[in-house]
Parts: sequence; C-alpha cells; structure tokens
Amino acid sequence: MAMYSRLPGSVALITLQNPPVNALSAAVRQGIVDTVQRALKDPKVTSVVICGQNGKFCGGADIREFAGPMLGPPLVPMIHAIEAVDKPVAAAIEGVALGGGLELALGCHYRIAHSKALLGLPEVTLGLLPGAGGSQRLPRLIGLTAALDLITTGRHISAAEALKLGILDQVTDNNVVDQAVEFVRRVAGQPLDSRRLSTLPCPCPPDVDSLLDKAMVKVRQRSRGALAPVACVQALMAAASLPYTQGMEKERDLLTTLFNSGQARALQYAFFSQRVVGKWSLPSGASWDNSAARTISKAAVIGLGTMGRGIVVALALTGISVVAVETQEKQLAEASQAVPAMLQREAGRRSLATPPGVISFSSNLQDVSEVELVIEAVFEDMSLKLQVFRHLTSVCRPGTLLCSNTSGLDIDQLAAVTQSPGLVVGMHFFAPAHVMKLLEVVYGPRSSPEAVATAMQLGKRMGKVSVAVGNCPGFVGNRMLKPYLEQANFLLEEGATPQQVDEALEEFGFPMGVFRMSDLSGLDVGWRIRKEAGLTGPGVESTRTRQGRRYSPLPDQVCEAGRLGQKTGRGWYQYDGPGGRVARSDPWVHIFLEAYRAEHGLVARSIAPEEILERCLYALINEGFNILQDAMAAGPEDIDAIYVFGYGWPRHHGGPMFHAGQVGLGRILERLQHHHHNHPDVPHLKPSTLLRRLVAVGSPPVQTWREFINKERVHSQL
Ligand SMILES: C/C=C(\C)C(=O)SCCNC(=O)CCNC(=O)[C@H](O)C(C)(C)COP(=O)(O)OP(=O)(O)OC[C@H]1O[C@@H](n2cnc3c(N)ncnc32)[C@H](O)[C@@H]1OP(=O)(O)O
Repeated sequence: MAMYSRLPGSVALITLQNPPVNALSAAVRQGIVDTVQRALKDPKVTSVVICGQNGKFCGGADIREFAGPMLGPPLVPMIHAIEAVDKPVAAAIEGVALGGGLELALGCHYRIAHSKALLGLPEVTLGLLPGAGGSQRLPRLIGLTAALDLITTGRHISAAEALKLGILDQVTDNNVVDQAVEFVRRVAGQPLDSRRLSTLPCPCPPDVDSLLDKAMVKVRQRSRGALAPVACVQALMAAASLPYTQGMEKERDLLTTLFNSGQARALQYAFFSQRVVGKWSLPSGASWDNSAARTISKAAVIGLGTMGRGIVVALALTGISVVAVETQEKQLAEASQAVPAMLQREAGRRSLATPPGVISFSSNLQDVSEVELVIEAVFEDMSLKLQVFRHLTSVCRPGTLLCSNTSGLDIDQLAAVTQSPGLVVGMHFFAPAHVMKLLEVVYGPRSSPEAVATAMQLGKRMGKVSVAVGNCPGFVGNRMLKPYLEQANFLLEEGATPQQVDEALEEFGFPMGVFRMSDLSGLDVGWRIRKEAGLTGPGVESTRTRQGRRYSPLPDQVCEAGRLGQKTGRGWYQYDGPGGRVARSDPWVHIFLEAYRAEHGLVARSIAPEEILERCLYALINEGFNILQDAMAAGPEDIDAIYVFGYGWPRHHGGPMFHAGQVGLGRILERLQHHHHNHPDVPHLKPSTLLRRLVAVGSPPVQTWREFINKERVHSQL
C-alpha cells in the first residue's frame, strides 16, 4: 500500500507501506499509481516526495511474487508515469533503495538520502537484471563505466559513494523526509526536462566497444555459466548504442529470458534459504524464537594455526576482546606478528561500525579463566582436543561456553569430559575463517538451546551464514564431501584424468574442480583422517576393498610419494614450486595412473563429462538425502546454504538439494540405481530411502520437503 498526505503548504507525501522492507508488491504498486494520480490532479500540490515507512525506502520488487502470475500494475509504466509528472518529484531515501526501489528513485526527478542509506541494483544476484528501467536510466545518469560496475556486481553502495557518482542530489544526517520536502519546495517551478533520465544521452568513454568486451570477459570468468551477468552487460550495450525506447525493449526481452531460466529460480531460492537457516530449529523443539542467546564480549581462541588466527580476527572484527592462546612458543611468536597485521588489513577493507576488539596473546591456558566463550582450534586430533577440553573445564569459570572448531569429530565425546556438557557446541569455521561466510554450529545430544543460540548469534555478528547441524562424522558439509571425493578417485581408476574431472566440475560452475581444490587444501589432511580411520597406513593391506567396501588407495599413494599439493609444489598437478598457485598437468601423474591401473588389472575407458558430473554430484546429493533422513539438517535449505557458502557450489544452481529438484528426483533416483548396479560395492551410490519416498509421492517441490520429512518421521516411514 501507499499512504497519501498533504503537508502544510503544497507538498504531497507518498509513503510506501509494506513492512519490513516496503517491497513493491502488487498492492504497493497500485498504491503508488493511485497516489501519484491524486497528487497530479490536486491543483494545490506543486511538488511530491516519495518515502518509505519505518526508516526503509524500498527493498525492490517483491521477490515472493516472482513465483506466481504477475498481478497489479507493472513497474515500468508506473515509473514512466512518475518521470512524466510535471511537478517535481523527489525520492526521500532512508535505510535502503535496492533494485526496483532504486529504479523507482531513478524515475523521480530528485534523490535525497540519509547518510546511512544503502543503494544498489542487486538484481544480478537474483538471476535478473534491473528490469524496471534501471539498466537504461542508471548509465544515462552516471555513465557507462560506473553503471557496468554497479549493475554487474549488484553491490550495495553507501550514500557517500552514491553522491560522488551523481546518483544522489543531496545527502543528509537529519530527517530525510524534512530535507526532501524543503528541497522540492525550493525547486518547484524549475524546468524538469533535464531531470528526466530517459531523455538524456548515455555518457560513454571513447573506447566503449573495448570496455564492453572486457566487461563481458570479466563477468564470464567471475561466474562461469551464469546467465544474468552476461544479460546485464548486453542491456548496458543497448543503453550505450540505442535510443532509450529501443534500449527498454532490449531490457524487457533480456529480463523475460532470465525470468524463465532455472537460474533465476535457483538464485531466488538461495536468497530465501540464506534467511531460512537463521530461523533454526532442533529436533528437541528448541528454536531461534524460543531460545535466549548470550551476548559475548570476551572470548578466547586456543591454537593459533591458520584456522585459529582467522577465528581470532573474525571475533576481533566484531568488537570482541580476544585472548589468543598458543602453547608452542614459535607458533605464538609468529601468530602475534601475523594476527594484528591480518586484523588491520581486514578492518581497513571493511568500514567497521565498531572498533576492533583488543587481542592479547598468551602461552598459558590459565589466561582464559575470565572469558565468556572459548573456541578450541587445535590440531584435528581427538586425544589432543580431549586434553584441551579437560583443561578448559577446570580453568574456566562456571557457565563458560566451550566450542570446538573441529571439522567432523564427535562433539558429544568432548562434552563428556566437561563439567557442563550442555555448554559445549561445535563451531566449524571454513578457511580463511575471517573471510569465509559459512559457519556450521554443531549441536550434540546434550548441547543446551542457550549454547546453540549463542553460537548462532555470534556467527551472525561475525557476518557469517550460520547453520545449525547435528553431530555426525563430518557434520553436513564434510559428510557429503566424502562420497564426492570418493567418486572422483574411482573415476581416475576407471580412466579419467584429474583435468577431465576438474573441467567437468568447473564447467558446471564450481570455481575449482575437486583435484585442484584438494591440492590447494593439502592432500595430507584427508590422508591423516584415513589413517586415523584405519583405512591406510602401516599394516593395512594395499587392496581396493577396505572395511568391506570399494576403496581407492590412489590419494594415499600420491601422498606417500611426497606430493601433498600446492605447498610441496606437486600433487594432482605440478606447480612452479612450493606454494605455487598455477596448476599444470603433470606427466608423473599420468604415468602413475597408468602403472596403477596396470597393477590392478584395470582397463582405462573414455569417460564422458556427463558421467563425471552424475557420479560426483549425485553421490553427494544422495548423502544429502541421508542427512535429511537422519535429521542432521533441519531442511534442504540448510544443506544448500552450506554448499553455496562453504563449498563453492555455484549459486545459480541453488545448492545440491535444489539442483536435485531441478534435474528431477525421478531422474536422480534412476541414475543412482544405474550407477549402484554397476558399482554394488559403493554404498554411497545406493539411493536413500528419503529420495525413494519423495519420488513415490510424486517428487514434490523442495520447499515442501521439510514438512514432508517431519510427517514421515511421525509416521515412522523414515
Ligand atoms: C526485476 C527485478 C526487480 C525490479 C527487483 O527489484 S528484484 C529485488 C531487488 N532487491 C533486492 O535484491 C533486495 C533484497 N533484500 C535484501 O537484500 C535485504 O533483505 C535488505 C538489505 C533489504 C534488508 O536486509 P536485512 O535487514 O538483513 O533483512 P532481511 O534480509 O532478513 O529481510 C527481512 C525480511 O524481508 C524479506 N525481504 C527482503 N527483501 C525482500 C524483497 N525484495 N521482496 C520480498 N521480501 C523481501 C526477507 O526475505 C525477510 O523475510 P523473512 O525472512 O523475515 O520472512
């Protein structure tokens, strides 16, 4: 809806009303159309101000409406009608002007914003382009180069930057509506022609073709396979070369194509799943709205390796004071140099609302006695972690939350050695911990709702997408990674090369294929885990069946050859030297694979990219269904957010579970059955019961799975 009021004097005020972000729903658009007409017809009104209720101008088109048929007045003619008004119209921008919200403001003749407002055209992040005239008006206002940047990245900019770019006419620290009213009173009667952006030419640099070509190359590299960034560049090409009306036709055609693409649906799903995971719930019934979180102001981190350092920085960036503990003197000395530098760099990169927290370094575990929360980030070794937890429970004051940054060990085992098992949770960060957006908050059977709520809220304060997950080996992300890695190794045994596997996955949209990624992370990480699991190491027979299932000793043998990935300059690829970044095919690997196949009597066959994708992705997806079935994730959105924010799953494919729905659950089931038939010794390929149940009831949409699973559980079908 939109409210109309006549302010003393001659200004009409139109207030958008659709909490929480005044999205442009059908009712709001109808309200705008009606109130603008009213202002136009009222001879006593000489100027108009448009603002939003509750300190937010407008968060853009109502994304929830995209799933249904278009109702109510369309945005484009509505904005044209505002631009055509012969009385000055100003947008009074507070909070946000995003997407259609900014496009509405661009249709106004003037834009006045509060200094804390954020502006942007983030449609590209939803698989769309600024299709309410934004792709044609913005470049006419700020020039092609700046518009390319804003529209293809979708980034939000501050009012100060918007003023500098020429998007805003005025920025104020005072009441923005009062300022806008004063502004329009001042300009009433002045000619409006030059204020109608659709009538202006688009300022372009002399090398416009080369600029557009470079922009196209850049967007294709940045998000391989994504349609929207490419369409954004195409729309801006039209703005640079065509009259406004034809540019708008191009904008409409491109938008229609994008709207009908699976990618837009996937990206909009990803937008909502990011928000769904914040509304967490546990099988016990504890949830975000019935569990109180503690606000942490003083924390400690134990262990200052790569992960520990990143966690210290992430905490300090939120204003939390941190005691950083490392018992090895050399590591402590290095960390006390490196961490402040990391903090300074990162604080400089973000404009921090609060000053960073103070960090103190210590080699003494006793120094954590006064903190409210401890995050243990020592080496991934259960006996070492147990030792640390026993020590912590004796030195920390009662009520201190004890968290472990384990990537897959049993949280309950750690809780068992403490005096308050309810105050123990996992906080699984991803490297580098101060940069990566994902945090898995792991609850054990005894973790209290308060401990989970506190860890979830702390994650949010650190700017993370925090997802509550159950306590099982590997939790959610790494548990699903296991069958994916396993399939990749089996494909090498059967005839593929690391490059072929990586190329298929990168073509799908992963920034890095599985072997390139393993080289980056270090091959010894998985090697150590397999040794601990008794799968490899001295005394273990070198067969291709271990613990009753197919096993590939290939990655162990690569490690045994001293090839641990980028850090040793050799792994699945070769690099310029230790620490090198550019992966090149290595003849050693090809000879090694041939010798391995010959030793085991394997005949290499040619494997199509489709099979590579099916084997790797469907095995991973199948494990996702097992996780949902075991109630280790509350819903498919949780799994998808984990994969998008922590594992490089291409956002335009929504996440593994969403992708399964897009491909068709029947098809996934059929292909898993096919591959399991061919590889009966691979349990990960055996279709999960949940997948079968979903197919049996007609493959309902992903948004309904959560409810379905809960019902099935009640009726003991799972
Ligand atoms: C063509 C396409 C056109 C013309 C478009 O305009 S597409 C839409 C472009 N706009 C955006 O992409 C903005 C999306 N929203 C955001 O980025 C953020 O929500 C925000 C910056 C506006 C506010 O952030 P924050 O304060 O953190 O709040 P939440 O993100 O949690 O959002 C609160 C609830 O509002 C819902 N929401 C937000 N924006 C929209 C929208 N455009 N349409 C519908 N609903 C929206 C969001 O889902 C939250 O809902 P709940 O989870 O509370 O139910």
